Amino acid sequence: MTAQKEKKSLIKIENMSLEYGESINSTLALKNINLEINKGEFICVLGPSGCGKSSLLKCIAGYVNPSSGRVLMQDKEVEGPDWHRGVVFQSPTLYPWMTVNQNVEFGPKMRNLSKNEIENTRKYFLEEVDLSGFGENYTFELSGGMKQRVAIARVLANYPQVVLMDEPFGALDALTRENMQNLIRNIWQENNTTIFFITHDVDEALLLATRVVLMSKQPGEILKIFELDFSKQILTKGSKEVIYNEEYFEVKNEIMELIHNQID
Ligand SMILES: Nc1ncnc2c1ncn2[C@@H]1O[C@H](COP(=O)(O)OP(=O)(O)OP(=O)(O)O)[C@@H](O)[C@H]1O
Repeated sequence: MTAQKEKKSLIKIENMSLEYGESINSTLALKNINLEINKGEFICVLGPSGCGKSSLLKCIAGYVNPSSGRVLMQDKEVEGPDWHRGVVFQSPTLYPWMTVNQNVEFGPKMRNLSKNEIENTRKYFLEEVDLSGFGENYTFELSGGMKQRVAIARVLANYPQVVLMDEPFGALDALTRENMQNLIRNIWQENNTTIFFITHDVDEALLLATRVVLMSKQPGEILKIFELDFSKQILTKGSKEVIYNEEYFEVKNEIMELIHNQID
């Protein structure tokens, strides 16, 4: 029998629904969502536009309260945002009046870490995102991909329990996007991070996720969950061998068909 790595539950979403607005003007965005996020997982969420992916992320982050059901983090109900759940958006949210170093140090400083800890954390994560030489630059001096790397380093510098990413590479060109995918996969692997990642791109989901959560059209429900290991295979074999493979095509086609059925 193969030894199974014990799953440690980090976040539990129980019977959660979300309705925006009231009475005739209301929109039911999410319906009866049940999902568990385990430590060390890389979850990617796919689904047609408007199905509630961002709403789901906002509920987990604590930006929005569910209308019914609840989100628990380590058995404690999520009642608002906090740094245990770091969020990376499509447009990097950085302080333009601060240098790269200052942006990454901001969280650790707010948490009153020692000068040494702040410096070590900043150095480590800037190295992780390949920006060690850019610490003294202001963020407006950086390209879109570099800004997003600073945003990732800034979130990671808080050592959040989970990183919530809402289409973080959606605005980047294809090559930068591929580099960023490799970067986030390596960071996930090296730091045993837990990642919840929203994307429109089926390949991106397949190349990163340990589980893909596929959502239905609005009101968003979970249609199907796929357990995958392409991401881990890439770490040993490289992406070409994984992508040009029958198993990969089969899963991709199944997901594409399910999404198209939702749109038709
Ligand atoms: N603040 C809000 N107030 C009212 N309705 C909202 C609000 N935010 C989202 N919605 C609605 O909730 C539904 C789900 O939106 P959401 O942005 O979560 O979907 P999504 O799957 O992330 O969309 P996309 O893939 O296009 O980014 C949509 O019908 C949207 O119009």
